[in-house]
Amino acid sequence: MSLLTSEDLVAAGYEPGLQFKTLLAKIAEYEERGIADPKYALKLLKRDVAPPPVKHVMREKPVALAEAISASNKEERANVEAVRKQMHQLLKTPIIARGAIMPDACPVGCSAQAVIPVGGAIAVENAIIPSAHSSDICCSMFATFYEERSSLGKELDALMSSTRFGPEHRHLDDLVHDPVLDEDVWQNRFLTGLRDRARTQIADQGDGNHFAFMGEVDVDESMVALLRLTGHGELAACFTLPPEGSRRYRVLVTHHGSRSLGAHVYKRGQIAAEKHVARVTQHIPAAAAWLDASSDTGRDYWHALEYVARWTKANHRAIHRRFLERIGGKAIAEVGNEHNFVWQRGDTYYHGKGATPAWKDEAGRPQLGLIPLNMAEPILLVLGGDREEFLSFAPHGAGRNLSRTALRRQFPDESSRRTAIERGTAGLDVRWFCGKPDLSETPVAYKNAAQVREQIRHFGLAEIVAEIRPLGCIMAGDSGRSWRDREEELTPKQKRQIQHRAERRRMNQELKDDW
Ligand SMILES: Nc1nc2c(ncn2[C@@H]2O[C@H](COP(=O)(O)O)[C@@H](O)[C@H]2O)c(=O)[nH]1
Ligand SMILES: [Mn+2]
Repeated sequence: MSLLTSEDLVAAGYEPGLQFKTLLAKIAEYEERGIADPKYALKLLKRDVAPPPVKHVMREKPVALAEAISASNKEERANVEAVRKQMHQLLKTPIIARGAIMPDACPVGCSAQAVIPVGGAIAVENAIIPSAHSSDICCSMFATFYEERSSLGKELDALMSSTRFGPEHRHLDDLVHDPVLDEDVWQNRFLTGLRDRARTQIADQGDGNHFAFMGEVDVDESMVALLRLTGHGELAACFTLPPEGSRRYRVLVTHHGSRSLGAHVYKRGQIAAEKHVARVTQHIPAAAAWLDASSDTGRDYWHALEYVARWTKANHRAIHRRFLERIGGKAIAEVGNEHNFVWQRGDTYYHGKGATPAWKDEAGRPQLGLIPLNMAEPILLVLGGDREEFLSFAPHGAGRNLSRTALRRQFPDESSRRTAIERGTAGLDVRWFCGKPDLSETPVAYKNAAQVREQIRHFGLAEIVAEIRPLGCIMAGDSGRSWRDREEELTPKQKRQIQHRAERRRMNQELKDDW
């Protein structure tokens, strides 16, 4: 019998494979030297041939989760319980330091392990988890304050022609150029080949709950004073008020992400992350796969993310610029923030999937953010509360308590749906770009706005500076059936078949990619 068996070697951390040949030669050498004690032989072996580094595995227990959310009925309790369960799975990932959930948290509707829920945030040490910023990288808010130029109806007409909603991209005869497309970034492995996608989707907003909201705000001396007091003197100076009075401004607020540019960057990032964890870990769920931020691949991914952020902001600005040109208006002030993203602070990468950054910026100022609630509620302009225990995030909206399918079940027939839509949009000029209204994007689909606001106050997540009251908005609406709806309507067998095909495509893609 051999001094050490292959089972002993595996138990000692050596991996079966080519290295075993070297190990067996060493063991034979020890035997020739008369060594008969297996323990001693193993000690010598570890000295002579170092075993590969220990592979990371998921932790037994999750790290701390801070919950800035409360539930007041059965539905909400079930919602929080599902969110908590998803976060606990994710928080077992070895590189995650802490997690938090916001008042708008809602579970994601898929059964995969360790998927971050909407309204979830995590602090990650020196690594980026693509899945934790989601495929809609840089989904963000952007507001322009301007002086009213025309009736609401006419301004909304102008807005309709300044942007576009729906799947795909702008018509190729009607593209909008922006200098962000001319940046020298297209050699980055995560961006290469994507310029055409970026080019055809400038001034384009996509579908789902992306929107162009038109509202109004009364800016008064106390708001201006608060902005000055918190270091936002530059923004305060944009507003000129009559003596001891307030001035009303119109505000255009857009909400969208990085369209197919971001979706492709995410897909590539996810493949690279899964490859990385396959090398250095065991049994890490795909949704928790990460890139080492200090590796070449990690740095390239980070640079790609930063570009996607610039592209998305340019996209918002292009829509606002085109709108102001059409109405002959001028931007008085601008504010914006991402809510699906990764932010670096020191060596820690803060990931938010539906979370508004609410920490102090480099100048020590609480950051400004925009929190929408639903199309009939004001959009909140807030100053970050910098609550460290909640990773210094605030919510990014009201969030859903019910999935789209569950909502449809509550309004099963055409007439109850129509009534709910009419009630939810009464007094507002709401335009559905693709033609048909979409119940799942009206106020009834979202959590109670007053309760979300109360939780923002209760947990000290942000301070409200101003409320941008709703006048009207444009959304994609129902363009037939979206991929999300289709997915929800599939049978388990169809879902398995699709998953299987996707997996095969992913494997083929992986074989082609040479990261
Ligand atoms: N002001 C409006 N707010 C809306 C509308 N539709 C949705 N929402 C809110 O936005 C957030 C953002 O959701 P996200 O996860 O897609 O980023 C959502 O939670 C709602 O509270 C609208 O038409 N107008
Ligand atoms: Mn969003």
